[in-house]
Amino acid sequence: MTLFAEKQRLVLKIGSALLVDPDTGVLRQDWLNSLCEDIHTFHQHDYEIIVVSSGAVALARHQTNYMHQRLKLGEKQALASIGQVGIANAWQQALAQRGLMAAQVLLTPDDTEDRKRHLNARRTIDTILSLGAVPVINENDTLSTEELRFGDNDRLAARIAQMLNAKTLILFSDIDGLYSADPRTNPEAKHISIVEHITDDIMAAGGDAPSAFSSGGMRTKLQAAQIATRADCDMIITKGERFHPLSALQNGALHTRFLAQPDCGSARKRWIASTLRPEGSVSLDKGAVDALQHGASVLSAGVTHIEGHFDDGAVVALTLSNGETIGYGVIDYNDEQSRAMLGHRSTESDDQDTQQRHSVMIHRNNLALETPMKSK
Ligand SMILES: Nc1ncnc2c1ncn2[C@@H]1O[C@H](COP(=O)(O)OP(=O)(O)O)[C@@H](O)[C@H]1O
Ligand SMILES: N[C@@H](CCC(=O)OP(=O)(O)O)C(=O)O
Repeated sequence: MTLFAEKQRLVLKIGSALLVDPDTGVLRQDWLNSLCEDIHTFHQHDYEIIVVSSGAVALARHQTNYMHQRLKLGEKQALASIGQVGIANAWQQALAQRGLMAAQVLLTPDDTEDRKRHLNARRTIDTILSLGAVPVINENDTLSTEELRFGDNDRLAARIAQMLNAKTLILFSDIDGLYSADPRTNPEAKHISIVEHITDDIMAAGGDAPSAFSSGGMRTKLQAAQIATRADCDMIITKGERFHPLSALQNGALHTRFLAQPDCGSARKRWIASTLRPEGSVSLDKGAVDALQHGASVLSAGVTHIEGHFDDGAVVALTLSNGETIGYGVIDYNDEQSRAMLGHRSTESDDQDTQQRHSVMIHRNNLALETPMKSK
């Protein structure tokens, strides 16, 4: 066990094209059995394994004769509900052959993006792990609408890795890592084995999902890498097609490793920083941006505009006048109260303490700024 430090929490994300043969639409049960043998071996070495498995829609395409059509939302939801039964069944059988229990968990973005629900999901999955079972997680696609869905399991897996303080997230994909460009369209593309920092150039290498069988593509994998590495979790992309893909990786199979960034603040701040769905936005003036760089809170006096409808406690984006996002924060007021506060300064009140409290819209403990924040 050399590639991963011993006894760690690993999140494995399995793409649709691995679990379901893209040509025939049939589930690759033998391959899954081989992966579950690997999972069993790792279990015996005290690793905790969490699986994020795609494949519900891909599997149901074959069952319902929708092999290559573009799906409408309602069809996607219905196919997900049909396919998910087969996916769960396949995992349950393959794990049971090795004496392991499968525990199905279906999540919507609310379960990771709302702090209370996030903590609730964490407790449940922690308990599943403590019972020795393997959580098999997917998006609850049947109940997710276009606006309220992850749409890809790459970012879902990264949010899970962050939620559970995993040390490594492995994306088993149809490609052996990140290249300088999409190798399917650019023969000159070069493999990148280690990414120390996710720069703009690295982000630019991502493209769209290549087939009807996949929904992520490289772009969502890079977004996942941002979330995971900020949560002090390494992320690896490797090809999963071969049998025993986890042992193959352990034995040196080609991959890209994105290195964990250990200094990104508390778990709460990292959760805020990686929000996938801010409920509104707060535009700041230059004075406020300067103050934030020196560790201040967001005061109503420095806010020029509020967008969106949200409750107090929502995560909102912090933006410049040109709309550029410079971070996120948990706001203390709902959108109506926030709008009413714009331009109010603490010195307008006799009771400075009360007014000061009222004028703090987002406390510095609830702020996560881009690191390093570009100087504006
Ligand atoms: N820079 C890149 N490096 C590697 N693959 C890329 C890149 N840009 C786009 N891709 C495409 O992303 C695909 C992987 O995404 P996807 O098929 O959605 O995987 P999965 O089903 O595992 O989620 C690759 O097959 C490749 O065609
Ligand atoms: N949740 C969807 C899969 C979404 C997804 O990310 O697919 P993929 O890009 O193949 O990993 C399903 O189970 O069909």
